[in-house]
Amino acid sequence: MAQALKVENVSFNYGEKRALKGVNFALEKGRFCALLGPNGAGKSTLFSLLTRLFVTREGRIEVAGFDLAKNPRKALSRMGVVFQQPTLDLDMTVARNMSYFAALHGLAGREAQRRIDEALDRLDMRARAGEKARALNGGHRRRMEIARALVHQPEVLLLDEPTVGLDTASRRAITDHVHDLAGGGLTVFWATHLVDEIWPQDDCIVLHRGEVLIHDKAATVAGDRPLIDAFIDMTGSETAA
Ligand SMILES: Nc1ncnc2c1ncn2[C@@H]1O[C@H](COP(=O)(O)OP(=O)(O)OP(=O)(O)O)[C@@H](O)[C@H]1O
Repeated sequence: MAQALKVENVSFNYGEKRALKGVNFALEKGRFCALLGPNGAGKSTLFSLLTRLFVTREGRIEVAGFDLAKNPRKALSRMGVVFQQPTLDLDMTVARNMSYFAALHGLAGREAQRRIDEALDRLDMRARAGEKARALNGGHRRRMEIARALVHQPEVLLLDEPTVGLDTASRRAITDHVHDLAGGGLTVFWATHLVDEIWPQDDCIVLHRGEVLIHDKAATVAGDRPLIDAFIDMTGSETAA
């Protein structure tokens, strides 16, 4: 089975603090994989390494077959990223935010427009193209950011707790939309501490104190009980609801 993302023996320290300890996993192409961990598990640190905000000499990361350290441009061009903190320009329209981002990827003219329309359609956001980002509610802003992360047609979409701060209905809509995106050429890697964002057929990696505890189908991780019970048993977390 082709692998979209490979993380081999990756460790990372903040000074004395060991935030990731020999993390190993590989994501199958076209799957939705949740990275589930309580606060402080190391999810954001791992995302910072995957997106090259941080670098480590301990371990190796491969994106769509490209070594991130040796071939960062190619590896990063195969990746779409939605960070925990919003990164859109509130004074620009949705369309302008999208085309600005497309230009950063060397896309312009009709081809850029075609891809922008297609990405907005995938998130049900085309009707909002002319609105200023500031006029959108939190859920629609997030959907726009997800659409924007798809414009350059990445093979891996990373989302770091993308529903933080959203109300229940928006959270649900985004979770559903992003599950629909996985498949074909797109692998989704979704960091969360909320088990209700994970579906039984998803792949699931449980990260705790910088270590991978288990990587399997969510239904298998859960076993014969709700996933939240399995998660709390594994991590002792009381903040997973
Ligand atoms: N800049 C930093 N300096 C020192 N320690 C840090 C720093 N950033 C994170 N840490 C520590 O590294 C560990 C992993 O943090 P990280 O933010 O990656 O976890 P997380 O799973 O993303 O948590 P959250 O769900 O709260 O975002 C935690 O113990 C955290 O306190």
